Amino acid sequence: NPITISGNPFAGRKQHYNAYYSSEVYNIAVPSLVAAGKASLTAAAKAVATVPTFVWFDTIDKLSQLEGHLNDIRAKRATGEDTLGIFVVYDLPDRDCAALASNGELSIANNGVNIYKTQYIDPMVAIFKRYPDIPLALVIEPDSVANMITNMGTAKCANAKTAYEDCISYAVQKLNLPNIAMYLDAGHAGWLGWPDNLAKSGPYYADIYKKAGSPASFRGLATNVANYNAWSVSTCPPYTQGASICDEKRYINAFGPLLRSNGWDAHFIVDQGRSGKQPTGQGEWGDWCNAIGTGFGIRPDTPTNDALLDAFVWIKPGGECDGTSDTSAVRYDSHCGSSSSLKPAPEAGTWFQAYFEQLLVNANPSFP
Ligand SMILES: O=[N+]([O-])c1ccc(O[C@@H]2O[C@H](CO)[C@@H](O[C@@H]3O[C@H](CO)[C@@H](O[C@@H]4O[C@H](CO)[C@@H](O)[C@H](O)[C@H]4O)[C@H](O)[C@H]3O)[C@H](O)[C@H]2O)cc1
Ligand SMILES: [Mg+2]
Repeated sequence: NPITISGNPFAGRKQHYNAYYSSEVYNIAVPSLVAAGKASLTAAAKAVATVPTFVWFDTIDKLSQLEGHLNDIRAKRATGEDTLGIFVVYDLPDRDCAALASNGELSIANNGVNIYKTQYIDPMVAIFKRYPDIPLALVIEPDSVANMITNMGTAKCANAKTAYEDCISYAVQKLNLPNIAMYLDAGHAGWLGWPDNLAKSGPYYADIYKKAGSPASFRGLATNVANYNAWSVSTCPPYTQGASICDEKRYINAFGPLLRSNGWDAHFIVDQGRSGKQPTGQGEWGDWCNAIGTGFGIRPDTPTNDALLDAFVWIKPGGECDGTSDTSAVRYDSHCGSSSSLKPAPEAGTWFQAYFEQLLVNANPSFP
């Protein structure tokens, strides 16, 4: 029977752990550990396989896998578990405009806005409409709006502004369905938490919400996606350069009231998939690519004890790469060659075994 989400979509529900990530762990990570003489870590690795992570639809082609995930969730719900589907919408034209590692398949110059709408969003909506019985939480376009706040000095981002705004508005209006809750990406404390950036972000994000007609499904913002910040620390890490907002709890508790005063009573979800070890091994706070000294963090489905925080989540699946370290690769970004980055690293999104092992041994809470 059809679901209508009201309030926190995570309340009383269990986030779905997906077969794709589980298979990466069981079929790549576990055999690799055994082959490397690290069989002692396989029990912990198998425990990671059933932690819920978001499924990223980073190409049009990936949509062919969506119904499979939805059927898995429907089967799980049939056992009586109130399971929530968790997905990422991630295919903007000129995607990742301030970097190279995660550049996507669509380009503005090549009819990308139209293709995004008609070949990516519309088919996705059609599929979701066939599953009105499944509650869904969607993260909308990691990094996109945050780049609009801080990177108008980067030509590719400045040139993408209209397209990003058009595509995101289209997405949040078309995905405004009774069983869906949406969280638009909002960078992290080290990105938009700086006073000047936050001052701009309040009105800018609230305007996106209002200009889209204040969609009922548009629940709020997702922060720290594919980043490493703590939820809450008592001592700010050295690389946070004296920032007063040095963790995600401070960030959302500064951002929430600002959004409300601009007309949006927004809530948040915060990625903790790679935040378990604090401070991290980052030399600079802006070193975002395959950061060393990180660990799996606060588990999804943990009570948040913060009225603004709907849930702790693992949005970036730990072990999937942020970007290649191969300097000859088309998508090579120098941030992935930094002293803060684990190397050698494969292409963004592909399995990075050494990184998975780093996260595993540094996990906090630890795995058995
Ligand atoms: O002392 N002060 O007063 C002061 C004031 C202002 C300062 O300036 C701020 O400095 C910050 C860095 O500290 C910058 O934040 C970085 O911005 C990058 C984009 O430009 C982000 O990169 C993205 O990261 C994503 C994953 O998170 C990747 O998926 C994606 O591919 C990748 O592109 C980094 O995370 C993020 O940490 C701010 O813009 C900048 O405004 C600095 C000091
Ligand atoms: Mg990325």
